[in-house]
Amino acid sequence: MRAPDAILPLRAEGLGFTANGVAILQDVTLALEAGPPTLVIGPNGAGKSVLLRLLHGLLPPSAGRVTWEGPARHPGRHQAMVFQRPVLLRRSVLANCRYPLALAGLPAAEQARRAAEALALVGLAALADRPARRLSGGEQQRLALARAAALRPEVLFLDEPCASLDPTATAAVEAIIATLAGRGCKIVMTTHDLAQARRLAGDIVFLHRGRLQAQASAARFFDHPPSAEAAAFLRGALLW
Ligand SMILES: Nc1ncnc2c1ncn2[C@@H]1O[C@H](COP(=O)(O)OP(=O)(O)OP(=O)(O)O)[C@@H](O)[C@H]1O
Repeated sequence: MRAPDAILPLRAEGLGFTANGVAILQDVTLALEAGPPTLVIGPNGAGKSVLLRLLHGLLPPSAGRVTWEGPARHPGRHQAMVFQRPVLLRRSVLANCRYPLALAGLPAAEQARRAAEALALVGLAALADRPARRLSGGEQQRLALARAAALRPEVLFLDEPCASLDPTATAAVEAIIATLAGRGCKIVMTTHDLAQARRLAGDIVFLHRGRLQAQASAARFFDHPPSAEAAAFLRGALLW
């Protein structure tokens, strides 16, 4: 059943972003529904990160708009974002996880409960007292996921969360993403890794040169690429 304060579906209408006179993203219209992860793919520079930042509200659009469903006057409280290189505080793992919960005004006992649960989810409970910045790259990314998951967002934006991770760390992060998705968190994620997109995606948003080329179910996108550009991209023949 839909939660009364749910914010999905999220809609982008005619969304555009221009910087220094250069159109980076143009006329993107799409809807993101509750359900399995949406993977945003496309060549380097296609505008994937910019799209995520616009949807999350980190960048103001130059054209068009992003709208959320429901009565939520503060959609920001229902969504979180994790970046390719997580920015961690010079504090313990646990303190990093609790920080956004404190900012959100949760009582101390609830902060402790949620942080412990999130660290257990990502396999970092035993490292709770370690300085966060001494963790390995894979551990830091898992902590960033725990910190976001502890907020229990309805939507979690992930911008290349595995870009600098080895296959083992990548598998660990993918397992966490699958668990969160299974719990009803809507994942919206960019990746350069097509095999990863096949493993995780319910649907695909394909961008090329700042334009939305296709939004399709993953099965349809990979089995019947909806455009010549999509087919070329899947063959590794679309360079930019
Ligand atoms: N805030 C900004 N101001 C100006 N230009 C920007 C800004 N953010 C991104 N760009 C430019 O917009 C283009 C698209 O960037 P974006 O990072 O969204 O691409 P991407 O598809 O995520 O690429 P990659 O796969 O290489 O990460 C790039 O040319 C980038 O340099």
